[in-house]
Amino acid sequence: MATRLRPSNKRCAVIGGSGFLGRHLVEKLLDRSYSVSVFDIRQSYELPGVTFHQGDLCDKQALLPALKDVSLVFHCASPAPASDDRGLFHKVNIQGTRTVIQACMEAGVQKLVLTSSASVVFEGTDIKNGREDLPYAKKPIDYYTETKIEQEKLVLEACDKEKGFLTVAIRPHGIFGPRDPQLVPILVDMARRGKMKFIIGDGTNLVDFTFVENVVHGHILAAERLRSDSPICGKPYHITNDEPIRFWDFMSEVLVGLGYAAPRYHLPYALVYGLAMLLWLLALILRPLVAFKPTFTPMRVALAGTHHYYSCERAKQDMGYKPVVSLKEGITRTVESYPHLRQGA
Ligand SMILES: NC(=O)c1ccc[n+]([C@@H]2O[C@H](COP(=O)([O-])OP(=O)(O)OC[C@H]3O[C@@H](n4cnc5c(N)ncnc54)[C@H](O)[C@@H]3O)[C@@H](O)[C@H]2O)c1
Ligand SMILES: CC(C)=CCC[C@@H](C)[C@H]1CC[C@H]2C3=C(CC[C@]12C)[C@@]1(C)CC[C@H](O)[C@@H](C(=O)O)[C@@H]1CC3
Repeated sequence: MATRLRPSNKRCAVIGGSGFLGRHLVEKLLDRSYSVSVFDIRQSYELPGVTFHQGDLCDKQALLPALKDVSLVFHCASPAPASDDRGLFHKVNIQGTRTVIQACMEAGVQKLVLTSSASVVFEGTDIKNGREDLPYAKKPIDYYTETKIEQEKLVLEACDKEKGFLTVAIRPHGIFGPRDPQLVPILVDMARRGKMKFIIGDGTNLVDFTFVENVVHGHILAAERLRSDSPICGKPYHITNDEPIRFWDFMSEVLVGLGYAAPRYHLPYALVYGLAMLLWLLALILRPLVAFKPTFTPMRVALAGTHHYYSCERAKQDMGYKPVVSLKEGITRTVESYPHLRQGA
């Protein structure tokens, strides 16, 4: 029996849909009666009603079948920030995003929602209640951020009402939640290796951590409000929990929740950042001989030791955004979702 086609505005594709954010987004879209196709370089799950297309987003011929009869595309694919692979970041986040835009236009896609990052304006100095009109980082701390800046520019510049191709960029910050592959697992690995005894700096720096369901909510709000008469066309939007928290309090809550000790002793921020820079340089010089990845990268130290939280006022104003899960509930649900990461597990 022919599958009943949903109205075109309910047919979407999620590029990067096998990932942490992507899968949560796919699940919520299905709940909201979208028909969903996933395009990803790997298939990490099966879901009734989801059509999987496996391929590299840098390959337009591989991408096009996933965009057939689709009016809305979410682009939330990126190499993992921890890969620190400059060439891969450029290939996927810059060249690959050009390919995504071309493929969307060829396939007649009407809306493209990009998952950008609040870190596109972060240069390692304090940002308190930062608004979207802050300038892009002139000296991004890492290659990942460098390419996320270019990626966001490409997508927002591609917004063209005359051609009926509308784009918007969502800037989450510090996404956490069940199935997160990089925040909690890396934190626990560091704790298990005895590297979480120290607080970097005085421990008072406030930051945003955003529960994944709030990020999904922000993406779908943007997609459903993206119309030619909407103020959001071609603009970036911060999506956070709107509850800045001390970075080290968040770390401690997660660690203690999983049965590990909270960091106790303070180390001067400048000392740790200087050591991280030296280690990064050493790793770069020795790369042809030996591959090692310092745990405390300059970006991680900067994130751990400075204020970086962002205003969601524009998203509240233009999209009616407000978080659907509180930080406290998000932390509880996240800790409960990782029994295998508990101390002694
Ligand atoms: N996790 C965070 O804290 C955070 C915060 C802000 C923004 N973001 C952004 O959110 C998006 C999703 O991040 P995530 O945490 O879910 O990461 P993730 O690594 O879990 O998911 C990324 C997905 O992209 C896919 N992918 C990578 N390269 C690809 C390619 N060449 N072709 C096709 N698919 C490819 C991966 O297979 C993976 O499934 C990314 O764009 C990231 O920059 C993440
Ligand atoms: C230094 C320390 C105590 C590390 C343990 C936790 C970190 C692994 C973790 C804390 C903040 C996280 C973070 C990201 C990656 C993992 C952390 C460094 C991002 C850099 C991932 C990519 C996003 O685009 C960034 C964003 O702007 O949201 C994240 C910022 C926070």
